[in-house]
Amino acid sequence: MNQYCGRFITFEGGEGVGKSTNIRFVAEWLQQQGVDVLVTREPGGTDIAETIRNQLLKAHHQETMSDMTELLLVFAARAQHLEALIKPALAQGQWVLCDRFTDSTIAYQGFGRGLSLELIQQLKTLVQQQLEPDCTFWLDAPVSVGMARARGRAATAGEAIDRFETEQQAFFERVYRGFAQLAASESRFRRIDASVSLDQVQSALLAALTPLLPELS
Ligand SMILES: Nc1ncnc2c1ncn2[C@@H]1O[C@H](COP(=O)(O)OP(=O)(O)OP(=O)(O)O)[C@@H](O)[C@H]1O
Ligand SMILES: Cc1cn([C@H]2C[C@H](O)[C@@H](COP(=O)(O)O)O2)c(=O)[nH]c1=O
Repeated sequence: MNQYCGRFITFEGGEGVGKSTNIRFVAEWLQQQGVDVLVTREPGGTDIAETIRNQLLKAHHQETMSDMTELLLVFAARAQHLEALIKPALAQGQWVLCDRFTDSTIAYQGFGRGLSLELIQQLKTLVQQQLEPDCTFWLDAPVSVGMARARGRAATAGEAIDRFETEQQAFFERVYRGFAQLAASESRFRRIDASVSLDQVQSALLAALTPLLPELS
């Protein structure tokens, strides 16, 4: 458990697997159990971190964003998010539900871009110190399923595709392997099959969360 009164739960996975949809569902369910919940996301979550997010996701810049710039921007946004929002909320006893966190950096910048996992670990220690999520739900669906859902959502909402979504399938397959490796090595990970219907995913989430409640409380 972390050193604060609140609990820190993260939702991870590839593009379009259902993180935002299910984080809202879990937040509502926890609120019904009387838990004070804060929902946030990475990169982003605060004014400064959202400004960095806009630069990271913007599809067209005048120059190419280097992989190292991308990595450092992700951690700059995280440093601000932790200090300005996450730690104060945990200290007040809120449960923080975060859509992506450092596991996404390991998967995208480490496995996807091929940046040093050792360097990512050093930056993680610098920015997070001892703070780790208490529990991480990995929404696991094949890359093709997530991409089809993301495209469907974008078409319905009239959203433009972002800089990451312009990557090739091979990039997202490497990202997938990153999450799979993390799930195999980190005991805080709970794998949820996200390829099935939304009702089935949400039943699986509650089944995984309910036994954790006394442990997390
Ligand atoms: N289990 C499911 N079955 C079918 N459709 C789903 C399922 N889960 C989510 N969706 C739909 O897929 C789309 C993507 O879901 P959502 O935006 O929650 O994914 P996300 O992981 O947050 O995406 P991104 O990584 O792009 O932010 C939405 O239109 C959502 O309604
Ligand atoms: C935290 C984090 C995120 N990313 C990437 C992953 C996604 O493509 C975007 C965020 O948008 P989404 O709406 O959550 O899909 O950012 C990353 O590359 N590294 C990170 O650490």
